[in-house]
Amino acid sequence: MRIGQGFDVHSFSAAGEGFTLGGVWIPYERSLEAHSDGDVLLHAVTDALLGAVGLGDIGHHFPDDDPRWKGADSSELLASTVMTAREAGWQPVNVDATVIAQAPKLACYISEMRQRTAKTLELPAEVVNIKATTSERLGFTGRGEGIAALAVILMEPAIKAQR
Ligand SMILES: Nc1ccn([C@@H]2O[C@H](COP(=O)(O)O)[C@@H](O)[C@H]2O)c(=O)n1
Ligand SMILES: C[C@@]1(CO)OP(=O)(O)OP(=O)(O)OC[C@H]1O
Repeated sequence: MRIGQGFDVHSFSAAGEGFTLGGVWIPYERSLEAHSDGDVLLHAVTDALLGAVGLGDIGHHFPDDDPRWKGADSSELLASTVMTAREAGWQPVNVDATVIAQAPKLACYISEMRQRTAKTLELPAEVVNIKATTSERLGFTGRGEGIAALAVILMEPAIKAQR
């Protein structure tokens, strides 16, 4: 078995209509600044996966100065990373992740985020846990300047495809 952890932060823009989190569109008065779609949760999960397999980080595989990833769908980046991990001989077992955001309230989106993220990881939703917390108004997340996400993933040897 292998374990990996990931962490990511994206800052809020001054104005906007919302942002994507765990593959789900969250309507809000601000957007997240990023080269890709800015899905901070999926970036943390992608980094956890790469860390478990010993393959560096998301910026190494999808550089933020590469026009191919401008506005990229982070679900596709994660799906591609799952494939890379399988080729390296590893597949996900379970994920636990935490989103740190003072606002908006995320509770009503968690179930859909869980299902979408699990589908991308080719896992049942039951083994993909997603939590949200504020930082009690402390620090950059507490001031509403951005969102942070943490993820931990367990990996097992990949089952070889039957011929
Ligand atoms: N952006 C957020 C933050 C938190 N929640 C939910 O509220 C609960 C209490 O948050 P605390 O920071 O006071 O511990 C938390 O457990 C989440 O269920 C949320 O929905 N959206
Ligand atoms: C996803 C990538 C690539 O588009 O860019 P961002 O969306 O800026 O995200 P970040 O977590 O800062 O870095 C990883 C990237 O290289």
